[in-house]
Amino acid sequence: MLIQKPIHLFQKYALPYWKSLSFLAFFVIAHSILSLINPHIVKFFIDTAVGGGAFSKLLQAAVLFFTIALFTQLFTICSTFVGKKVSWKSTNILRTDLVSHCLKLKIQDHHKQNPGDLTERIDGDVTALSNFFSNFFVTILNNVLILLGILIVFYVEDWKIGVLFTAFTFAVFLIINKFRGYAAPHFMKARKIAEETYGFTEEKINGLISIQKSGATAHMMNKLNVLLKNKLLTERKALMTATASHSITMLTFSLGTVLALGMGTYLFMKGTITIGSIYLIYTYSQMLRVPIEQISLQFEDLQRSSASMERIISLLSTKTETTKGEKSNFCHQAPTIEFKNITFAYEQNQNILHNLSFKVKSGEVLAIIGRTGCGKSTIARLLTRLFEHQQGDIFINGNKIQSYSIASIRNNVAYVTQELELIHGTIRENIALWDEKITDEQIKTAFKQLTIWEWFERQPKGLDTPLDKNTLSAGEAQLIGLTRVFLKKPQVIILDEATANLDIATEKLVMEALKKLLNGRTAFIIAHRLKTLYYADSIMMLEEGKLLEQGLRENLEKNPLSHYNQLLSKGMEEQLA
Ligand SMILES: Nc1ncnc2c1ncn2[C@@H]1O[C@H](COP(=O)(O)OP(=O)(O)OP(=O)(O)O)[C@@H](O)[C@H]1O
Repeated sequence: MLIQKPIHLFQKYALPYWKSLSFLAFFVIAHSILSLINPHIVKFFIDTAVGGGAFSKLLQAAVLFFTIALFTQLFTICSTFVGKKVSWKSTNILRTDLVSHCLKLKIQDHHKQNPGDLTERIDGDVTALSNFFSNFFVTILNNVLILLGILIVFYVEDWKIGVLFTAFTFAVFLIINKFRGYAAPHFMKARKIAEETYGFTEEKINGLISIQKSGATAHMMNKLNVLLKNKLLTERKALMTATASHSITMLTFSLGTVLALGMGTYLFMKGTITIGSIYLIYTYSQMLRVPIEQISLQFEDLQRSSASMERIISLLSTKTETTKGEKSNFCHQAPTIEFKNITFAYEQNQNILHNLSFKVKSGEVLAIIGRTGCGKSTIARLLTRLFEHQQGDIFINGNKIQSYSIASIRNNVAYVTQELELIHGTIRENIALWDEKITDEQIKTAFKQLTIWEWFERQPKGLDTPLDKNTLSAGEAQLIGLTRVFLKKPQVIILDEATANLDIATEKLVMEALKKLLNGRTAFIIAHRLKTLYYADSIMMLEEGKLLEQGLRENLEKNPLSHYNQLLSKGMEEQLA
């Protein structure tokens, strides 16, 4: 999705709520008109009382005053309710769009941004837009109307007052906008330093154990102190500048009060206006402040939120996974998989895989071996389309990998690594991942087959126990990862050091259980341990991203000239370590 102009954001997310926006406009404008009426009633009250008017008239004026005040408050409540409704509904849809967009981003793009940055965009930047979505146009319209209303009343009372306050209004706008500009860069700087401080704290809290172990606590505290001192100085400067600007604005408005009272008294002395009119002019001169400030504030807010808009638009414009693919039906049986002349680099011009070609037959289990960093896991990442290869083709059952939808690939190619990604939820949710077809009984049977039944029996609430990664041993975490695959039964399975954290006896039992699962499926085993390879039909050996050797395991074992045979005789674990 490419949104070129910020106004498109308003059209896309706020305009669908045009009915609520119309109600909001009605409540806000009705509120303003009513608040403009009340000073007239007070003027009438004063003039009637001074002129010795009837008590019943004064009573009627008081009742009318109260009724209008009541409705004014009622409209305030209604406008707050509708305004919040529009701003939350529209921004929540934007938030949802951003989250769903982020979930589709290529892993490369995820790696470019830290999670804090994305959270700031999805929450901070979107929240900054809520006022623009719900209030900007309504508030501007409303305050322009109030401003015009007040000036018209001034002209009606006396044209000289009208001219004076028209000039005053222009002058105040100029002064406010001039001084407001001074504080903005200081606040920007303060926000940047705040972000730095939060980023530093988050990073260090995450790496708490390493910091304690390395004895770097004092060094970290010194660095934090420097950051906090910097934050204090910048924020103080920003606040002082803002306070100074505010004081100048307040002084200007005080000048307006002096003008109103002076001019009112002068005209009263001349007998042109009544004492009630002095009250009216004074009150309206005070009321002038709100629309002037509101209009300036709205434009200032628009300026501030335009930075947020830019960031949101740039995130939404980041291309998601390149080719989406049409085929949602993967294969009903284990597919053949072929890599043909694949070249791949994470960073430009630093090829990790070089013109790599190999084929895995339907139902074959291929073990990939090679030294650390030779590109074994990279093959898995390309096959699950976490990354896109730059040259060559990957075929699944003779069809290019790009022709399959991402969802069908992720549902049918299971990639189990050493690292277990846990979600915040119960054991059941973590295993079934909301697949309702997976029953509790199936989960429990899988636990027994995968030898984690004892661990499961210790869980106080059974499958409803919340799963906490910190309470799992590395081996238990791997077994939970394997249980997911065991229940999902995908057509392609990639085990990337998936049993590396298990003791040898447990690994043997787990591999026996996995052997049944791998039967009839196309599978890849990436491993450093020799024993794990006995479950493979064939072996592929890589060296610096190039194919060194591929063949049936039994043949390679028997061939004294094969690299695999030499590895076995010299001790593979030592050779590949
Ligand atoms: N996201 C990434 N960005 C840049 N380079 C990467 C990235 N992931 C891996 N690499 C680099 O690519 C090379 C191959 O990595 P890969 O994870 O495929 O190796 P491997 O053979 O699986 O290693 P191991 O046996 O240690 O798991 C390594 O040099 C690694 O540093």
